[in-house]
Amino acid sequence: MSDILERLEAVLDERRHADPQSSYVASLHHKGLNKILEKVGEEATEALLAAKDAETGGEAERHALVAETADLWFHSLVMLSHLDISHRAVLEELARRFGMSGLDEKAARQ
Ligand SMILES: N=c1c2ncn([C@@H]3O[C@H](COP(=O)(O)OP(=O)(O)OP(=O)(O)O)[C@@H](O)[C@H]3O)c2ncn1[C@@H]1O[C@H](COP(=O)(O)O)[C@@H](O)[C@H]1O
Repeated sequence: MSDILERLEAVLDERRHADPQSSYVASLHHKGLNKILEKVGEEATEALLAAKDAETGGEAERHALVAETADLWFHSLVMLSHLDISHRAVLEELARRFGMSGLDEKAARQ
């Protein structure tokens, strides 16, 4: 399970030059960055609406939020791939921030 991002990234990179008729990812790359960003925005909105439903809902609503978050992560990975940025850079940034209080980091910026 833990290597799914590595495996998915390899597929996404391979699909950049695939036939848009036979691959959803290839069709996104073919349509260009604006289409990919439109999908990221759409999935972000769907995820936040699902989060509101999950706050008061049951297992079905919680599962729907997991599915919408997966859609958002997936389309974000396509965005990064389109711009030649590996998900590893994001993981490294999170690792760099690990243990650093968000409040301390904000104070250091001011
Ligand atoms: N993880 C995903 C994944 N998650 C979501 N989606 C697709 O994302 C699309 C967007 O969802 P929407 O509900 O917005 O669908 P839609 O209304 O058809 O989209 P639009 O017409 O508005 O663009 C759906 O078609 C989903 O099937 C994904 N498509 C592919 N993957 C992975 O990417 C790999 C490569 O996929 P292909 O490029 O299609 O071979 C797959 O093997 C999977 O591992």
